Amino acid sequence: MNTIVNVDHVSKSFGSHEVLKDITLSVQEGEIYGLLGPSGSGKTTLVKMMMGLEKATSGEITVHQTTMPSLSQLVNIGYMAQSDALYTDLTAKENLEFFAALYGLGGKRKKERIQTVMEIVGLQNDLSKTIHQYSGGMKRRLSLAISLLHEPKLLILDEPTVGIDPVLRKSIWEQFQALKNAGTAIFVTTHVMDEAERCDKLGLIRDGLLIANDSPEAVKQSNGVGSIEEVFLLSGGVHHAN
Ligand SMILES: Nc1ncnc2c1ncn2[C@@H]1O[C@H](COP(=O)(O)OP(=O)(O)OP(=O)(O)O)[C@@H](O)[C@H]1O
Repeated sequence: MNTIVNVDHVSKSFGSHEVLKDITLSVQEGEIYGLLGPSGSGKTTLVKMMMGLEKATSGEITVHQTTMPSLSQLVNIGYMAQSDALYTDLTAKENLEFFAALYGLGGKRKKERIQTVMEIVGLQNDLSKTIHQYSGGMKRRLSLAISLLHEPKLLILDEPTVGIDPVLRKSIWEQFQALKNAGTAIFVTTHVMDEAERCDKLGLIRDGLLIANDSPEAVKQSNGVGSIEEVFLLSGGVHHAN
């Protein structure tokens, strides 16, 4: 299998605060990798380093065998940040057209891609609304649509389904499965346990260390518990009474 992202012994400090310690993981073509960890454990920091928006203090991150940060790799990545980067005075269509232009999409293909990605997130009837008229969940969905526009080989999604209702969440995860089956590598941070169960591989961060890096089944087995929720509670320092 093709390695799309390789994180090799990466540490990151902000001043004297070491947020991530010696993290090593990889994401393969056609794989969904889920990153779990308590709030403030460094998930977004790792995502930003993968995108080249933060620099590792030590270690190396490569995307398609290219050391990050690398401008040339950005066209191969679909990125959805935790806060929506949308132009609020513009309509959804204008936002999509702006990002399509950045990715070099034009003409018929641009039109088709805008239609397709808006159908994926269930916003096909809201193209002409300005972002001011969008709810928080609609903004998340539009951000996801934008990250999918250029059919990237790698999707990096920082809590993509926050504020999205369970029905739409299910259909969005079905799309992730379809993208994965088409060979897309997906790296996703989440707090949602049933999403974690759907990943091929799970990473669990605690106190800056990657304490698990395996399939959901193997992570549950090695912790002797029946659900990822229990693994998560254990990783957060919550212990069972027995
Ligand atoms: N630019 C920065 N300067 C200083 N400290 C930072 C900076 N960015 C993040 N941190 C610190 O790094 C730690 C990890 O933050 P990060 O946002 O990566 O956590 P997270 O796991 O994504 O949290 P959440 O689940 O709440 O989004 C926190 O203690 C945060 O305060």
